[in-house]
Amino acid sequence: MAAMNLSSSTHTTTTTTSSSLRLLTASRTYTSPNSLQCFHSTHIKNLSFFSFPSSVSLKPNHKIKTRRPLLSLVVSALGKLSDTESVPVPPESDAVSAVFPPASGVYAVYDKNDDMQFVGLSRNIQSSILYHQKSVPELCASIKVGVVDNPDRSALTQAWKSWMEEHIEVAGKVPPGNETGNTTWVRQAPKKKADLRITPGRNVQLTVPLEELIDRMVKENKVVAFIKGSRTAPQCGFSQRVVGILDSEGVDYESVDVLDDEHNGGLRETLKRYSNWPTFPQVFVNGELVGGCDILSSMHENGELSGLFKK
Ligand SMILES: N[C@@H](CCC(=O)N[C@@H](CS)C(=O)NCC(=O)O)C(=O)O
Ligand code: FES
Repeated sequence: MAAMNLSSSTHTTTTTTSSSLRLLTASRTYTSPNSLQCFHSTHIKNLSFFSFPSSVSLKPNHKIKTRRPLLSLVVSALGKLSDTESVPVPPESDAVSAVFPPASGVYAVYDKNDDMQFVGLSRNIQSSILYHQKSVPELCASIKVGVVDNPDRSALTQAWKSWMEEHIEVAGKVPPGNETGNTTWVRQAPKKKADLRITPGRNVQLTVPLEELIDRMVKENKVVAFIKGSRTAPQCGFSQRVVGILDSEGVDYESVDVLDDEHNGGLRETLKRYSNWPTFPQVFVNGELVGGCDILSSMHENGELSGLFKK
């Protein structure tokens, strides 16, 4: 317990289910950018004394259903940690995808000595496990999975807390990967590229029609996301969600800010005509419009998006 500094007076104690464990909330780890303008700017409170996996991201207020049936072997609904069977992690990533579901829930990772290393929560357990298997294969011998149906953030957090509390009751300490400051299990944020601009500035006259520039842009770049705001500071929850998805997929993509009238004047309306799609974000892959936030979210959750990026 030494690494868990529980004495901070600036935080509020919300759970005291065990004398040895106090889970505290603070709006420190996951907060949406202050610049968000719409109702979609969810302000999320968090457990501050443990490392959450970075795969948990902000999400607009709609439920996405997976389109494909789950073919995976591990589909156990959330139960007690001690009642959940651990499943060996296959060495090949294809086998991992076949075994673990692209579902939401919690997972506990054990090393080859059966010592718990990390408890994570994820909107896509399969993608999180693939990431851990790639980054720390030596620590991922087996995994317990608890699927949370219709998860909202509080259901996921509650599930994570229940497994964490159960583990601490028995072990008397948090798993090493969840100790404050341990970044082994957290996805490193990739360095953000600059957004693409159609012109160097308002004072430069275009010599070719905007449609043609859009056409070139989406055909010359494999993945282009037209968003509201920049990729580092999206100005709308829908765009923020899509940036989060593309980042978590680890795909190399270009972004264009349709609200940037200085460099992209006229883009917002011209693009709607070009793509015949009335809203933003708009994501193009290999020159074709794939969709906006709803479609990207759904394809991310059912695993289709990673397949598309490989093409
Ligand atoms: N359901 C849409 C949500 C996106 C949306 O409704 N966008 C609106 C508000 S940000 C929009 O772009 N409206 C047109 C505009 O602002 O020009 C999606 O899946 O992408
Ligand atoms: S919902 Fe208002 S800018 Fe996106």
